[in-house]
Amino acid sequence: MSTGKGRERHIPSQFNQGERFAMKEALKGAIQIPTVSFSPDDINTTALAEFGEFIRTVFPTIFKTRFIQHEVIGEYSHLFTVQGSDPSLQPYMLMAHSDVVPAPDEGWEVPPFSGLEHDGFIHGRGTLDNKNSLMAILQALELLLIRNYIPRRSFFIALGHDEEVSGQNGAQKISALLQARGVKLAFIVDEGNFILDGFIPYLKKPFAMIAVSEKGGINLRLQVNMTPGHSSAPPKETSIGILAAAISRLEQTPLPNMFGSGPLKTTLQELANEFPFPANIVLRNLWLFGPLVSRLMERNYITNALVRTTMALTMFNAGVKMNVIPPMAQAIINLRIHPAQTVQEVLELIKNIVADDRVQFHVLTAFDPLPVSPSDHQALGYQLLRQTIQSIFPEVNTIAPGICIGNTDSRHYTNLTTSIYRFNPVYLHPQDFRSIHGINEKISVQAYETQVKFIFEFIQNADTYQEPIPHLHEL
Ligand SMILES: CCCCCCCC/C=C\CCCCCCCC(=O)N[C@@H](Cc1ccccc1)C(=O)O
Ligand SMILES: [Zn+2]
Ligand SMILES: [Zn+2]
Repeated sequence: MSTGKGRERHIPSQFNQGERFAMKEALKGAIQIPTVSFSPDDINTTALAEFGEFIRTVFPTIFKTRFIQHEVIGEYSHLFTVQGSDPSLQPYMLMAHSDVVPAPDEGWEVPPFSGLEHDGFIHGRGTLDNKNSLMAILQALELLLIRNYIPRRSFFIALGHDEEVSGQNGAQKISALLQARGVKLAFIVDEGNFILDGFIPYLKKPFAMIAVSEKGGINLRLQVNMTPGHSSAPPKETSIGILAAAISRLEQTPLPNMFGSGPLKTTLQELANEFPFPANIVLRNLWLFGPLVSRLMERNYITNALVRTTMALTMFNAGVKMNVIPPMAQAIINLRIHPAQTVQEVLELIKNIVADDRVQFHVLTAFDPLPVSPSDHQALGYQLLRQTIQSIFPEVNTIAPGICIGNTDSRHYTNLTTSIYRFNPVYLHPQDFRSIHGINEKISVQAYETQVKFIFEFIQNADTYQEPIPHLHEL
């Protein structure tokens, strides 16, 4: 509660049995609503509308608090404006999204929209990406309000409904609305990186990676048109063969390793002390061992994604009948652009590798990598995340800036702030990483409670944070 003198009563992040039961039941309820996005034109509007009703029921205090304004944007996204008691403090924004990628039943241990609790885990699509964050943000705020907490610093909660298919009707519209209102944000916290455990050989301890940038992206259609004909007298080359050869050349020719440019070097330097000898010496001396480390990173498909622009062939279509030479073959390639490259540079590289004029290129969507957000001592959002990680996860020794290899709705908000941080306060192991957009996505009840605690503390820390006093030579 605000005392009006700039000093706040700190409310401990302790929840009683009833609250703990209610918070896990609320997450289960959220998972059971199949808010699936298939494409920008094919989203489950019935489920999204139901989800809007659901959050009203589960978090009644938020919706009746006089200093909180709730707006529905783009029909299914939600924007909450929490008016703080001190207008001199610049507001910030917490983000999450309510839509999920499709999850056919095959391969799942329990049905993906059951929200079943089993062995201490809540199972289902969205438990890590990203209903956990959405529910934890609202849950933490609800619990603070129940304890009569009045925030000092204003903040927004932006909950997109189409993140998995571009964010054009959710995040983009919220961003435009806030811009029209003249809002400037101190920082944003969105989904993205995690507390990573077991991703790097020889690194036995978990570390928190706060993404200060995210990769760019291109969806590229490759197309070959040839004259159709009778399959009994085939030409030497067909559209399918030409396209397949082009794709194969691309798969065999990885784009350049960009190790050394971008935030990754800082990530590794900050991690150096966590490694045993001699890896610690290697990482402390990247000026010498950079080439070795860069080659080691290429060997694993996740760390490889940190050092270069990746290409994934995601769709391939050709042929109309079994005995007809196909007139056309098409493929879609999904590229994720390293922060040190641009869309134009990557397109040039791709065209040079394909080196066949019969292959046409159509850029379907493209955006450059996101700017790098500050992570220095003056960077409020970064330092607040650091402070809260240290208090909620005291066992985590290293907190390092990094990049997010996936894309998030936060990329639509660069007009409002230069400080965007992508971080989920949740442990992630390699098998959990595979479950995101894969099968058997789940979160432990304890991890979810900790996520609520984290946000509960974070909101309070944002109200009491004291900026470090600059050193004399900085004045
Ligand atoms: C030395 C350090 C090793 C680090 C290992 C890195 C481990 C990576 C850990 C977590 C990454 C998870 C990425 C989660 C991103 C989730 C966002 C998402 O799913 N986005 C989609 C949707 C989308 C959005 C905007 C445009 C296109 C697609 C996506 O990226 O496909
Ligand atoms: Zn997501
Ligand atoms: Zn996702």
